[in-house]
Amino acid sequence: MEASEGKSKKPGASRLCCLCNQRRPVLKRPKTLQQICRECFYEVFEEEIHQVIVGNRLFKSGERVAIGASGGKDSTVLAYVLSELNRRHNYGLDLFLLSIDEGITGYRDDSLETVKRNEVQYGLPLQILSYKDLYGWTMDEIVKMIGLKNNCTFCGVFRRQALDRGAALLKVDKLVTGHNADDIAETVLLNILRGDIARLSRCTSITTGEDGPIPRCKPFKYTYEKEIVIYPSLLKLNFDTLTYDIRMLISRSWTTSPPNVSIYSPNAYRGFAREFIKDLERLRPRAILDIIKSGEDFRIATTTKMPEQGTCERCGYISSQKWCKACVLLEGLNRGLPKMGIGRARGGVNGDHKKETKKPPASAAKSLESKQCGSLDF
Ligand SMILES: Nc1ncnc2c1ncn2[C@@H]1O[C@H](COP(=O)(O)OP(=O)(O)OP(=O)(O)O)[C@@H](O)[C@H]1O
Repeated sequence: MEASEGKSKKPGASRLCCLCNQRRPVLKRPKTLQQICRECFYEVFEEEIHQVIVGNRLFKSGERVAIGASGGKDSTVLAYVLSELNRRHNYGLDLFLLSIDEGITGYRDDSLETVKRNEVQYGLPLQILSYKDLYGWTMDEIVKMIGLKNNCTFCGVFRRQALDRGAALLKVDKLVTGHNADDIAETVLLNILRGDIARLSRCTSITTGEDGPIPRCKPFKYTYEKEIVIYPSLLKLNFDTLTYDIRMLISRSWTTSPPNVSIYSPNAYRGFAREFIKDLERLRPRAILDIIKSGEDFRIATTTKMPEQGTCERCGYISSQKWCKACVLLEGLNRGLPKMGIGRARGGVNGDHKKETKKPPASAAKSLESKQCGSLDF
């Protein structure tokens, strides 16, 4: 992933960019701490993503690819970079923007305005699907019923399925998301802290869900969040064409948590992991890549039982239980028993059918129950 390292002429401080040795450096690259110029930053940033795409054979020519577009910095930069690389390297992809409107007033409605501008700026067709249309509930309404505790479980489970449904509607072959290296390192750490081996084993995969309805890819798997924030700021893009949201991000210190965090997410546990990784990164930038590598190199013991994938009897979505998690949560909401799908599901829908269903392995039950705030799965 260190495409730039080989090109380095003079490591350490220099008056000239340590990659081209011609121009004045304008930044210390967060990933390598090299002093480099704007042009070299763009080159290495884009080239590394291109190498990740090519090296992992993420796409085939002619494929239809949906970009999960939340309107935040990661997916906004992903939409731009992917459409640039698609043009430049002739990937032959048909790209689409796919946005899920969770129905969070003052949060998603604002960021969807960014996506609508991207639709015009990048010339990519946009599909928006809302929780209200898909499930009959907005997140505002869900939070009114269940309160702040556990609402991330509803949001994460519904979003995951909504993205799959949107991808099916667009008839795409793949879905890409803007999960970056920091997100992945954080998830590795959280899965270790929670002893969630099933998720640990797949959270570092660059492509997941190949056995499900739509494979998902993460082209930013090795891209640092700080660099995603810097990228649009260095004037290769005309600053006026940048979205307001990215300009706001650039003007903030990137050492603080990113501002695009749901207003309903206290995210305490994930927040600690995030801060811990940021501290490690300050001491040693490679720490992020090393955590990802550790996650990749974990071998799952053959005695660890993995959840068996089947399909939900109610909606047909993939599930390791009789009903998928989204259907269980929805049933709870509609019956006025919102806690039904949270925590241990005794007496819940899958619990009600205990006799008819095969008892899931302990690890499967655990992996369904362990999501508090923020998805530990991609
Ligand atoms: N509402 C949504 N609609 C479409 N895609 C989404 C949505 N929420 C998240 N995603 C996808 O999942 C990725 C990771 O989402 P997460 O909620 O962790 O946000 P993030 O790390 O702040 O990313 P971003 O800056 O793109 O919002 C996003 O980059 C995007 O590709």
